[in-house]
Amino acid sequence: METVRAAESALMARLPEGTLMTRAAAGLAAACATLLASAAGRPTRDRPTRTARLYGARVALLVGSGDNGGDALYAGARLARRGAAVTAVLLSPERAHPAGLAALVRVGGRVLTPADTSSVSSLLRSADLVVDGIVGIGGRGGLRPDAAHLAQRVADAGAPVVAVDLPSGVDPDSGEVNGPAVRAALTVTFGTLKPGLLVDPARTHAGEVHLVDIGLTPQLPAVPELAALESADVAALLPRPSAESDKYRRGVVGIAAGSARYPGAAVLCVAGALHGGAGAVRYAGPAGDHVLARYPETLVSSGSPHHAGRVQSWVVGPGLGEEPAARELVAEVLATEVPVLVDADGLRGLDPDRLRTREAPTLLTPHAGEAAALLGTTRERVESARLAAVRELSQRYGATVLLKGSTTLIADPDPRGPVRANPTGTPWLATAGSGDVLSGLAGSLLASGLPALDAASAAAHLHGLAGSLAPTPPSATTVAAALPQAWARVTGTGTGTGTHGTASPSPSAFPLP
Ligand SMILES: NC(=O)C1=CN([C@@H]2O[C@H](COP(=O)(O)OP(=O)(O)OC[C@H]3O[C@@H](n4cnc5c(N)ncnc54)[C@H](OP(=O)(O)O)[C@@H]3O)[C@@H](O)[C@H]2O)[C@@H](O)CC1
Ligand SMILES: [K+]
Repeated sequence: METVRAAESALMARLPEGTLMTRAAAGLAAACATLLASAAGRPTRDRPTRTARLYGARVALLVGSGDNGGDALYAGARLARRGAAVTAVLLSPERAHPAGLAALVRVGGRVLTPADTSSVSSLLRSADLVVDGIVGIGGRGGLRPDAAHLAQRVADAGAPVVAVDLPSGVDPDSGEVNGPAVRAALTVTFGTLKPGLLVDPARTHAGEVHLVDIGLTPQLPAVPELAALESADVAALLPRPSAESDKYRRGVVGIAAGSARYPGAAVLCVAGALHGGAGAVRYAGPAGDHVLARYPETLVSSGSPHHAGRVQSWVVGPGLGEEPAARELVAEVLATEVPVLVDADGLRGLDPDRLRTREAPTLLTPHAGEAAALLGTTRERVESARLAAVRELSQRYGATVLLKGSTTLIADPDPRGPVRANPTGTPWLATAGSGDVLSGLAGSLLASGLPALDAASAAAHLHGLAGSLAPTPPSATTVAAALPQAWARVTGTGTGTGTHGTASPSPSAFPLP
């Protein structure tokens, strides 16, 4: 959060004192009012307009001793001025933001401390809304015991929570959650999205994310640490054939996947590849009959990739099995001079030194378990520190890495560039064979000439969208079948149905410090 703090300081130096907090609190109060109004449901005779729900609404503020608590107090004062019954629970009464507290008390806000056990309990039980201002970007480590206890009482009470800037207890920089943390329905964040709002496990604590512009953007660095592509960015990357295109100019992707035991992986990988915009898909391996039966447009050969004919990229790994021959096949593909995507069984025992000598791009697409094996660590460690894991992998292997999972992250070996977080996706995508579709799709985009980072990002975006567009519950086959609809959604050439399965924020501000 050093970059956020530097940007805030630079901006604060040019503005009257308190301006940024005023902007933050105004945005926070407006978001709380909207949430209360929407929770009120349809207007009734007794309650003729939606905004009427704010009047008389019971709002509890959880207030820590930093500026995060200050934001909550000022926002609470605004809500109280509009008729809400606002009560602040001060974790450290003597250190609560003095001006914010005075503002709340001036408009009739009440004040409690956690020691007022029964009053706090009945407050939380009856609250229409809880505002979490315990800690924001100043938080380190898991919540301290008194804060953790309060967070637990809120969870037990079940009222909807709006988190101020970040859900208290999540790490702003890494998205790690060490110990108890607040779970919010909505997080109102200021100036810029923090990595903790896009990366799991923290992301699931944030709920919906709403970004309030406090004028910070000009002060932020041009190259953020974490970025996410929006549909318009992806649309600009996707290949579009020109009048002169033939299949070779559009790119040919080779698939070395599947085995006698796992022919389905070959079929699914080809399915993904056929929807990635390459001009043709070659398949080399023992599952050719299965592939042809399903996709007769595939160019099939049964020998080694070497004899399969010219390709502009290879995908190797899905369904190869654990036989030693699989390793040899991976080595053969890596010896080519075209971009290579390595997935699934192909990732076993990869040699980082070998990968680093490749001149053409290499893209690795592990899930957390495979990433753990590549890093010599545990799956739990990868899942709890996904951002660090994806960076470490790409550095160590000298490859672009797409780390699949609840939040798919993509890192390039160049440490100066941002890691990309995929904003689409749905937990339903954790289904057998879905990764094979993704690797075929990304390989196809590589063949059409996209750099590995862009091919991986665009593939993850389309794949996530297809997962949301496919009928629920999706299977790998229906995800592949929904890819044209996802493509149409992204390029604006059609209207897909279904919802965008993303917790991404509504405004299009995706650069993160
Ligand atoms: N700067 C700006 O321009 C703007 C900033 N804005 C807002 O300010 C926020 C940052 O405010 P901040 O710097 O005061 O830090 P903050 O997040 O309140 O935390 C510090 C407090 O938390 C405590 N604490 C620490 N760890 C803890 C833990 N694990 N568990 C429990 N407590 C813990 C720590 O205690 P201490 O170590 O001092 O005892 C200290 O009291 C930012 O997120 C945004 O909301 C907006 O108004 C827009 C303009
Ligand atoms: K907070």
